[in-house]
Amino acid sequence: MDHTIQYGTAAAGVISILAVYLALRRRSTVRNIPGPVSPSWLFGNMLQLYLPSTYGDYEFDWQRIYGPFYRIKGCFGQDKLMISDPVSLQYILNSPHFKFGPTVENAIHVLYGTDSIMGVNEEDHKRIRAALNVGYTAAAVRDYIPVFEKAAQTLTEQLEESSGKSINICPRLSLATLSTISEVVMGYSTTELGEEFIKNNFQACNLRSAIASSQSAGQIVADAIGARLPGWVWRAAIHLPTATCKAIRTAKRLANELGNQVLREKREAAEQGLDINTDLYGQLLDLHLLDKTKNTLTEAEIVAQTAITMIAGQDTTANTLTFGLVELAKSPEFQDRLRAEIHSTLRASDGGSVSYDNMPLLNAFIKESLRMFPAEAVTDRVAVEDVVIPLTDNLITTTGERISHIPVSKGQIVTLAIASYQRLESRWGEDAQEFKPSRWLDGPTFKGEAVGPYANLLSFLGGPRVCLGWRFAIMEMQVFVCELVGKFAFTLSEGDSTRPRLASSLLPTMSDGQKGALICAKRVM
Ligand code: HEM
Repeated sequence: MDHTIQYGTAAAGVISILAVYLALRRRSTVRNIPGPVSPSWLFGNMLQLYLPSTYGDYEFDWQRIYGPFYRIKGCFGQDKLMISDPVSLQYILNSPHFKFGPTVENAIHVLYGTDSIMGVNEEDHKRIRAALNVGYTAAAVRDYIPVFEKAAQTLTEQLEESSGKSINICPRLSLATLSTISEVVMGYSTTELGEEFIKNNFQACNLRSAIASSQSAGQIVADAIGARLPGWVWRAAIHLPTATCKAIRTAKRLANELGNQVLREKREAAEQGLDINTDLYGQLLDLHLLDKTKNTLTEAEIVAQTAITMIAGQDTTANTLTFGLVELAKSPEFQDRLRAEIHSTLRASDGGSVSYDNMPLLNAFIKESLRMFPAEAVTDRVAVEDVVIPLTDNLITTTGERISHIPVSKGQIVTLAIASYQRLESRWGEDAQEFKPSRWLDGPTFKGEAVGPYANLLSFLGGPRVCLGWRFAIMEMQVFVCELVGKFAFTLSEGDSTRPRLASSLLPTMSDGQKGALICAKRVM
């Protein structure tokens, strides 16, 4: 992997950064929070957090030992807080006193653009989000069911061709999820997107990990240094003649060209008196043409959402489904019960609309897949001023003090440990580490504070910047699982196993370390 962005900028900042870290350390208000020993000043606990052979090898043990709020060391002795306490997470996600951590923010700006929904400031964010939301309400998403069904049937045809042999399910699911977003947002099929765009978008889903994801010891240090460099250095570095920078420039150019082309075609169609309200971009443009007030998005603002829209829902959904299907392949008994539920629901619907929300096993399976394999397993936020974080239970500091709130200084990095939260035994029970869909069927699933938009999970995070497409993702997964598990029996591929690995998002990886999951699908009806 090409890490030249970070290496190229490292030398310029290293001395001042070390000075900042040392100053931060002296001021740190969190030094007395217990946490694991740091094996090295240079890397702190970062190699253990980011580079274990299976995601969570150290992190989940730390949580068992230190609870849902502990201190770890970043590079150069920096204090970081690992937080899986639901009360603290809920507070941080909803507080104006926290914003994206510097590495996350730089990656968003570089990859999606400063005018994208994730890149804009709070005020613009509210307005852009409200406008885009028309495409992501419960009612809008129900209208997409035929699009999801068509994509699921294409998947069925591909699986049939494999005739029960081992295949990598991941890229197939990824193409299917891209096709649905493209169809409902822009009215474009994958053929209209074109091979170059599709190839690039696959790559773009992985680019965030190429920019900021701590994939090697060198990149971990480079990320720590890059986090201290001003945004303009990152924006300037993108023009470097390296493979990663070139791929980012191409991805942005293609997204921009696509957005502009779609809007041009829709404007022309509107001028001819045709109805353009057939997809999200058409609706947004129609509103703008009818009423150019500040509440509608300008054409440039619509175009600026293209990169994030095409990337945000592709691999997140495809990887969750991949992990889920692998777990299903490990559990033939649950798989049979789920298939029986699917068959009886489809029979009852008799070719009419299927009530996906009334399928207990299907929804338990989706919730458990989201719980165990959250796409954004860890993500950083930074305090923009001095602030006090509340806790569920009191914490005893290394000096023996019992505290119910943690004061943190402006600039403190906090790591939202979403995967840890979703395995917290105090919340999910002693079997929290097991993939067990039945937990969603046997009475109350969790204890304590309600969080997140769906099933008390934080896979979609929460607060004002909660995933815009969460209803879309759930509906799409419901339709895909019904189609695939209804028609195929899934078994594990012999000689290969799938492991979760962190690369900005949680990726399924095969024995050779590459992204993907080998699985066998045999037609059953
Ligand atoms: C299982 C599937 C998905 C997961 C786990 C997921 C997860 C997330 C997470 C964690 C965020 C917050 C990122 C952050 O603040 O750091 C997010 C934001 C976002 N997601 Fe999703 N997502 C999924 C599917 C989708 C889909 C299908 C779409 C669109 C069709 C989508 C569109 C977005 C957008 C536009 C944002 C930015 C929202 C904002 O900043 O206001 N996501 N997603």
